[in-house]
Amino acid sequence: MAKFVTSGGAAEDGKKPDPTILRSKEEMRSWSRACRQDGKTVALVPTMGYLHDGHLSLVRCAATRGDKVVVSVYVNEGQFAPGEDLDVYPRDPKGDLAKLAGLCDAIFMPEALYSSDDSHQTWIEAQHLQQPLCGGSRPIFFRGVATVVAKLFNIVEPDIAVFGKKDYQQWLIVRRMVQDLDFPVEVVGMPLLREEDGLAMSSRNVRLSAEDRTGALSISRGLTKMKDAVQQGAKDAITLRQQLVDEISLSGGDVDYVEVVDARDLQTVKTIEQDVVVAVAARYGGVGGVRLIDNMEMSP
Ligand SMILES: Nc1ncnc2c1ncn2[C@@H]1O[C@H](COP(=O)(O)OP(=O)(O)OP(=O)(O)O)[C@@H](O)[C@H]1O
Ligand SMILES: CC(C)(CO)[C@@H](O)C(=O)[O-]
Ligand code: BAL
Repeated sequence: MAKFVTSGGAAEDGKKPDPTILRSKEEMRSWSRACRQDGKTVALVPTMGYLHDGHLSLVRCAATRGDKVVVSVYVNEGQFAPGEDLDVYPRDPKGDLAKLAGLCDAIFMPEALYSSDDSHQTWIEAQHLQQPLCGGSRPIFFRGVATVVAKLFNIVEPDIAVFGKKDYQQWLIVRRMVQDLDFPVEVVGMPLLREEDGLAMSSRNVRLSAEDRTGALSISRGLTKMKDAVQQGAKDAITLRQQLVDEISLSGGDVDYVEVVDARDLQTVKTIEQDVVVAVAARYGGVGGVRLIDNMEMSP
């Protein structure tokens, strides 16, 4: 079994030494267990790679919460239905390694997480939370996410796991899974980070044409207008929602959904009288184009 040196945290300049790169589940588990034996806590940041500053904000948060930070980079085929964008999902493992230098202690970059003989049969489902929003258009997305996150939790055995609230529904589902299945993991949710012009940071943004990228700014523009209106007392979710749909459609976006939902259970609300999340998914570039998601939390 491989042995790993786990002593030493951040250097004086706040940078960590070069991360250990782990390719197999066994190596990953041994590394993590060695950390724990040393009395260190382990914080995990699960990603699909092609890292941007949104991801790095999670890694920096993880470094403040755990003694040792592991970032996993794995494009999980189990959450993509046939016809979705698995084959064109952006990948840049070398660039990811460079971006993570000095920020984490280990990078888990497995070749595969499922058996090669296609025999995987066990899936985790969050019965109600997986139904609305992305559950409507990505039929196996959330069972794939919940299952791969459970696998990562079993392989890494982290004390803490950090997720972004850009994937708000995913974050709720992971929290629910941890609660329902008694995973001994603290789940932390970090705010959505945006580019300077408002576009939600996303690995998929690189696939937008210049024209579509400009059009896609309508999403954050419309969400911000809606938040301002809510702060000024607007409560009629149906009218506000329609205004946002119109703004995105006029910009060339093909709306998958725009929903005003209760922030805790994702049920659609008609009148804004509690904390809500306005969640959006829209496609730019037609069939085979880029499906973007975004959201904004709002309170009356
Ligand atoms: N703009 C962002 N702000 C904060 N967290 C983010 C942001 N984008 C992604 N994350 C978080 O990073 C983690 C890994 O996400 P992932 O690798 O799928 O990146 P992504 O940019 O969301 O990709 P895509 O948008 O193409 O699905 C998730 O917890 C996700 O919520
Ligand atoms: C959580 C996750 C790494 C599972 O594949 C993915 O859905 C993501 O990057 O948000
Ligand atoms: N961040 C979500 C990963 C996906 O779209 O499959």
